[in-house]
Amino acid sequence: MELQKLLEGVSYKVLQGNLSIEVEKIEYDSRKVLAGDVFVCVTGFQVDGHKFGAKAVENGVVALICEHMPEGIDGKVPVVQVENAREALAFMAVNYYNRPSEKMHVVGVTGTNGKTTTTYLIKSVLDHIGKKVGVIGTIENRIGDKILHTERTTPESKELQELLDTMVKEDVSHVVMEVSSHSLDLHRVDGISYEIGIFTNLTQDHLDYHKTMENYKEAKSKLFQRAKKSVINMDDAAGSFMKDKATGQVLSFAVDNAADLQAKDIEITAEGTDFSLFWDEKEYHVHLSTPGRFSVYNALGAIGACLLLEIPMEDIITGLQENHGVTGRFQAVRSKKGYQAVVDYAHTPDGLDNILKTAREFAKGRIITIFGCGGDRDKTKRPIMGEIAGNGSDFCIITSDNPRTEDPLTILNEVEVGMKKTPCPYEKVADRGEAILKGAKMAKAGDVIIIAGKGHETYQIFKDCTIHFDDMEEIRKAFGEDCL
Ligand SMILES: CC(=O)N[C@H]1[C@@H](OP(=O)(O)OP(=O)(O)OC[C@H]2O[C@@H](n3ccc(=O)[nH]c3=O)[C@H](O)[C@@H]2O)O[C@H](CO)[C@@H](O)[C@@H]1O[C@H](C)C(=O)N[C@@H](C)C(=O)N[C@H](CCC(=O)O)C(=O)O
Ligand SMILES: Nc1ncnc2c1ncn2[C@@H]1O[C@H](COP(=O)(O)OP(=O)(O)OP(=O)(O)O)[C@@H](O)[C@H]1O
Ligand SMILES: N[C@H](CCC[C@H](N)C(=O)O)C(=O)O
Ligand SMILES: [Mg+2]
Repeated sequence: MELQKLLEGVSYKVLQGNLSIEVEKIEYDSRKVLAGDVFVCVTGFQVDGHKFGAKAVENGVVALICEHMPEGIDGKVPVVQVENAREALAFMAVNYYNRPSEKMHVVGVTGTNGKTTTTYLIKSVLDHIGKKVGVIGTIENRIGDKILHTERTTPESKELQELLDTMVKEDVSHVVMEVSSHSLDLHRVDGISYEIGIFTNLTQDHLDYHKTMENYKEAKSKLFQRAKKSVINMDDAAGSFMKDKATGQVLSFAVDNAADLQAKDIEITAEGTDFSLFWDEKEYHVHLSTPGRFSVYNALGAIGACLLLEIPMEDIITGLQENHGVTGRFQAVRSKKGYQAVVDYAHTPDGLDNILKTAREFAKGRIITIFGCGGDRDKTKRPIMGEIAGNGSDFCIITSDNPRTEDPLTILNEVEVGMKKTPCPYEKVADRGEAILKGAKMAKAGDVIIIAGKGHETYQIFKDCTIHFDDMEEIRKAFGEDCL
């Protein structure tokens, strides 16, 4: 594509050279450049991509996009200056792939918790009415039945546009994607045409990145400034803020407050949730296979989006019932001895609180909670989660999540600070496998063992290595022959 065409819609200044040249493709990592590419120099948190400009030119790139002139490039290739390289990268990728999001119905879901779950609920409804669906999110990316591995909840703009383009080529009609706050702040989703944006909730997480809840809230709100239509949770404290930011039509949902879409008479069992749904002066009955009040909120967001996609309510309700849960979200494992474990991805204070309250609604015996907190992530949530776990459980085992570059024991001790404020008895067992075995050994009939934080993850990340680790495998192993 011609460089000038690639830059359509981007504000820029030419520092040197002529833009009437052909470029093969866009690259923002100097380690991956090939001859003929245009290299975008991104100012990173770890390193400054401008440092690699000269190396990229040596390796054959034909032009550079930068925020300031990199060293050693004088007179060599055309250099274009932009204010924000990540933003330019996104719009260049949109141009390169010929605006794929405009060729499909794209639904974006943002919020601290419930994004993955909501996307899969919508997928179930779309599957039910026979649509070919694309999914982009934490667990995996999907093109119809094809599963693609992913490392990030919301990919970098270039990979994202490439994926959307593949979806167009493979006849996907609807895309449901998680839109993380990082992606909104770092321009990964710039230029995507969202038909619908959904707001699930806003509670503490990612303060390592956003620093304040105010910044975190602002980042999330960008989705509603762009989406043509928005579906907003009015029971959340930030709901009105998101509604005010929304520039298009808003469909609101709630349980406690007045809203367009309302749930009442919620009944929770170990097997699922039932509720009455009120919409357009009519009442419907909805059954979900996941227990918990929070599941009702995820369903309401999904129902709202499906209504805006003009899917009849009867199909929506049947489609939701066809969803039998999401990997690593409230996944139950039962023992013949009358106790059960629940593997869940709760990794935020609010997520953990919800899951423990849900378990309390149906547990006949004790709640034994096994959990930890990830390294290199928001440290301030550690004692808060310790306190929540202590208050919601009868016994806790504090263990490792993904320690990443941190010392596992230091993380355990930081969680313990909150746990100590509660009367809950607990132990610290750094090895997650041992912790799960210990929890299983102490369970008696009626008890519920909550294994929180890693859900679908099949790995554990340490300073020097990443190992295979799967909570579901571990608990099945721990239950042994008694596992149902
Ligand atoms: C905080 C954050 O999001 N960081 C992202 C950011 O990294 P960075 O700024 O530190 O990158 P850097 O290493 O300094 O490099 C700067 C630039 O130099 C380039 N480079 C670097 C080295 C080199 O030799 N040559 C070279 O060209 C890099 O390709 C990059 O373009 O830009 C990188 C390139 O796009 C991302 O990979 C990286 O995601 C990191 C790995 C990450 O872990 N992100 C997490 C926190 C994240 O995004 N999480 C959310 C989940 C939220 C949720 O689910 O709740 C997500 O959407 O996944
Ligand atoms: N609506 C909700 N409100 C509060 N907690 C929820 C809600 N939905 C799910 N949870 C809890 O949060 C966990 C993660 O859910 P889910 O994966 O759907 O969220 P997510 O927003 O995609 O998370 P991530 O930011 O890691 O991608 C669940 O396992 C559950 O414990
Ligand atoms: N998307 C979240 C997931 C956290 C999951 C938890 N297992 C951890 O590793 O901290 C994050 O990257 O902060
Ligand atoms: Mg997710």
